[in-house]
Amino acid sequence: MTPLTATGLGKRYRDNWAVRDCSFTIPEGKVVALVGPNGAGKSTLLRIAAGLVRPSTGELRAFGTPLRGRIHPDVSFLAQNRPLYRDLTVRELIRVCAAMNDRWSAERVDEVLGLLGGVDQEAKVRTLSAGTRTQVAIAMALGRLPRLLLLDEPLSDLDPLARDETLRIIMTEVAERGTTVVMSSHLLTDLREVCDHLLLIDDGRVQVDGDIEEVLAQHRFLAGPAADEASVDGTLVSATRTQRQSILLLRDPKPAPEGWSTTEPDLESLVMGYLRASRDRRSPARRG
Ligand SMILES: Nc1ncnc2c1ncn2[C@@H]1O[C@H](COP(=O)(O)OP(=O)(O)OP(=O)(O)O)[C@@H](O)[C@H]1O
Repeated sequence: MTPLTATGLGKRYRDNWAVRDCSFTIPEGKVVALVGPNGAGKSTLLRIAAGLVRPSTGELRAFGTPLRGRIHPDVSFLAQNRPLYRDLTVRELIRVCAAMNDRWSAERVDEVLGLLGGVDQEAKVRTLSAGTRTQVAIAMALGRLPRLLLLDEPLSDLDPLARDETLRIIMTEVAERGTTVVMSSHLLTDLREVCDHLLLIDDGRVQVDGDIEEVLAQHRFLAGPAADEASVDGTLVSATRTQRQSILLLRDPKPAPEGWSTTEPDLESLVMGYLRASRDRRSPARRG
């Protein structure tokens, strides 16, 4: 069954729409990169999916059930601020989480903590490094045996080794249990390693939604003479220009005209192209 389906989804805070008119489907067993500029609405979307925020319009369904501000038993959420009980030891934290959840696997938690090379379970949560705290939080999220795991910026504040270990935990979960993962992050290189689906939002709206390979195949960079831009055919996403040369990111381009070269984007350059377009829309003076 489809882990997440949004139809006309919107969330308004007073007169500001954090998420607006979003429709998308997250396929089962995929690792989804949720990207977009600061304030795009990523956290709001994840919080609606986690059942912590009620939508203002439209609907978001998890495994067929509409989420209306209630936590779905098959969904686990790791919030950006990692709200762990800081004065508990890791062992006490595990006990509290076990008591709070109807479905709980102590074995799964042990397995994940074991992958981390032995977290000291007698240590107070507040004494753990940011990386270990994130990893313990992921272990707690996986203890609920979710079918959908929502991670809000799980890699921020982590050093490269902790990032690598965290990504390995996520990949193992996906490979062994087929869990669907939606992960927001600004770290595009890391996302490329693990994600196979892209959901790019800007200003609360979905800009790109699809299998990463298919999305990349739909786009091309075309580089050529600035004076000859009119001869290029396709949907323009964004452009960087010098006096003589233009580099255009196009969706569904026709074959390049003479004098233009074509390259396929990678995930990083594609997302950068969309982020540039977003910045240009907000401050047109910086365009080009
Ligand atoms: N509880 C709230 N009350 C009022 N406005 C909010 C609230 N939560 C989010 N917003 C606003 O909604 C918009 C989207 O915020 P959100 O945190 O979802 O974006 P984001 O893409 O996660 O950003 P970032 O990458 O900076 O974490 C922003 O304009 C933000 O100020």
